Amino acid sequence: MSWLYDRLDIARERARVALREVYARGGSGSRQAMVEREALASEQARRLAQLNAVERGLCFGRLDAGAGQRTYIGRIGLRDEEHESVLIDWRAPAARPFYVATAAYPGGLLRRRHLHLKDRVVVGIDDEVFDLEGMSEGDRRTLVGEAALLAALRRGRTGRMGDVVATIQSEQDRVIRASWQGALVVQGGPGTGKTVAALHRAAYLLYTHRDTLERRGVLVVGPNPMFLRYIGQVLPALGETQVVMTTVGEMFPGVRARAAEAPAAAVVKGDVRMAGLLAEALRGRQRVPEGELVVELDGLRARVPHETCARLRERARAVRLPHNMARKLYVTELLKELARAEARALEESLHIEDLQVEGEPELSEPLDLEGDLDELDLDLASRRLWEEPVVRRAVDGLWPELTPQRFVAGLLASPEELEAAAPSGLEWRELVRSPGAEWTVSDVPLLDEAAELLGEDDSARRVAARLAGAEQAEQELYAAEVLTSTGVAEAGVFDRADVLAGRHADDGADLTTADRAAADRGWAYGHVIVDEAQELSPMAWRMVMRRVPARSLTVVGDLAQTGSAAGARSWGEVLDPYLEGRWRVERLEVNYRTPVEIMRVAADVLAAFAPEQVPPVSVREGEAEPRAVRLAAAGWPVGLPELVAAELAEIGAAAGEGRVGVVTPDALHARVSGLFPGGDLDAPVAVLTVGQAKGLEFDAVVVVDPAGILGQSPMGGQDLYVAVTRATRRLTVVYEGALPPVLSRLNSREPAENLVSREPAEKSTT
Ligand SMILES: Nc1ncnc2c1ncn2[C@@H]1O[C@H](COP(=O)(O)OP(=O)(O)OP(=O)(O)O)[C@@H](O)[C@H]1O
Repeated sequence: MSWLYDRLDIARERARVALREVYARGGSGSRQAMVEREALASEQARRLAQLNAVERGLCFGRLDAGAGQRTYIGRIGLRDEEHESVLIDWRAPAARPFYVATAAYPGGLLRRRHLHLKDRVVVGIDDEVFDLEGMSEGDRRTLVGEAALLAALRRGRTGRMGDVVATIQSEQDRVIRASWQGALVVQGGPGTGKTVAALHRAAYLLYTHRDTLERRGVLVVGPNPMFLRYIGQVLPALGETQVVMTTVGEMFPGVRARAAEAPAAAVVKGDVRMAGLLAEALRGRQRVPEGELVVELDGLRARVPHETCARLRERARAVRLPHNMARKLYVTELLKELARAEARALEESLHIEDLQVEGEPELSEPLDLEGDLDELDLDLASRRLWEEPVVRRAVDGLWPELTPQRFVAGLLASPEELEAAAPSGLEWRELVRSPGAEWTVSDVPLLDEAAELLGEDDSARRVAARLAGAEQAEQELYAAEVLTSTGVAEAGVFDRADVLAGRHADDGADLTTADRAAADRGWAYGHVIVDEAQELSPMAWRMVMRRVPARSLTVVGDLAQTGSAAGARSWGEVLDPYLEGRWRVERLEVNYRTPVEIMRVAADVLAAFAPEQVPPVSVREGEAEPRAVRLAAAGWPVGLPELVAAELAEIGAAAGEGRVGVVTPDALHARVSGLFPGGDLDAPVAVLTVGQAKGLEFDAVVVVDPAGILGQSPMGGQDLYVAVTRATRRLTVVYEGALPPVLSRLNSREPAENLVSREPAEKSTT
């Protein structure tokens, strides 16, 4: 393999030299030249980062066809001095046979070889022979075989997800290379490789549609920050660094929602009718005074009649602009009315006799100060009035300028406003919270919705700026293509290419697409991948869909693992409102993670709580029967550290391999974490709630207090299913009292001597 690494070193050196040359050109010149230089530099820097990221396992496959033809497959493509391809990028069409050839359909291949490298040296080889007859005598002698997939699955876990580029299975390959138009739903049970396939899909799409997706970016939405850390290394290892990863709780710039939400409140906040409630509540903030509007100005009482205020409000609403933008119109009109009212007040305060100057002809006309005001006067008077704090206060009382945070926090703290705005049947009482409460994940879609209603983002400004720019034509062309190719125009979601183009507008070349996109709430991504998508509420979907007007999505999830009471029950229910049938489902049915013995336990749980769902089929046998261990009740969970230490020894953690995951109900998490200080993903032992463990895996899993998990929410059954399917090798369930009947398959053992608390038995509270 050293010759391939030589090519890699040469490519790196070239990229380094090119980057140096770009910078050596200096920073002077026109704006155009600077923009070009930045673009070139960022392209070279990206290339260098990509070349650096593929060091480990650069090449992992070889395809042998007739007449000695050999093709090497690797993480990126490389060429020799003659520009001949020496390594094929795994995403290129020429690499596809590596993933799809089978004994029945070899597609002209004689052999598929998997190569295992360590420090640039081949340390293992697996061969799959498709045509022994076709192979030369010499080649036959070189055959080596152990199924590459099973070897990969047996490896100890590191606490981080790795890529599977060398062993992608053909049903996963279908997912990875599926068309990027419309939405692709990847439905599959635990461990079927949904996440890993989705990440490889991101890399594949960026490779195949680089031009478009580099400008628009790809967004990956995961269930929690822990999960993002877990998968964080996969894309760089595949040579892709230009992807934004986030969670629902972080999708509103400036807010990092972490606080937990009561299930009942999460259901209401996730209900799509919340969009109507917010809109109605905002209308409620556009007020008309009970009687006339009275503003005290230098001893004068300017009075605007109730009907005039009502008329102004209707006119401002009629323009159908977001609240803060319509406010500008409202303020302009109201200030003019106040100017007139001020003139009227002045008129009333003066008596014609007072204005009579001695010796001048007698004034007979009644005063008409208001009638005398022309547009210029009104303008000047408006400006003057706008500087008056009393006027500002009056305007704010009628049509306040609001931030999403202020509006939503105020609304959730006001039972009166909630009641007035809630549609009938919506349990608005669940929403009430104290004014200073922390933001929860379920609040974030509400903030995003509020931002749309308020118009706090700067999309209008960007559209206007772009209209003047030369780039507009190109943007519109792209937008028009998107509109026709996706059918979004017919659906009436975005029917104006210039609006869509405005959403796609670029703001400069000095930041990467990923940087700019991550900071911009109004950014429109080229493709969005949602993992653990079953957890998103309808309101969260509205927020996600705003980020992808072209409706190009990969939706990854398992309806059997829905843990959120506000989550999905069917994909049609989630996607039809946005895609009207332009989505399709691919199913992954083989479980690469959980051995057969553990999956039998999981299947019992699934049958009890979601009998309509079919568990996936495990690909391998395990090394140990899953077990249940009853720990003595007193001081619960005394004995756990010893049990976990024994598990660590079983999986060979002493040799630096393998991880134990301890999964607890929410209520026990703090207490159990205290028993294992410093435990996070990189430590040998991680203590997690079910929500945190979602999507993760460990060599050995210890599920603590299954009854607590079952009872902690209406989706407790699904939570227990998630908990027991995190193990790649060993599963232990520890409980106090009685084992829940749904786990009766597990051999309940009497407490082992070293695990029993010697304290008197009494039931503890968890
Ligand atoms: N083709 C493959 N080759 C090697 N390992 C694989 C392959 N497919 C999946 N795996 C491994 O199987 C495990 C489960 O994959 P992944 O986490 O993507 O599953 P999932 O369907 O997202 O599971 P869950 O629903 O539980 O989150 C991972 O360790 C992954 O690396």
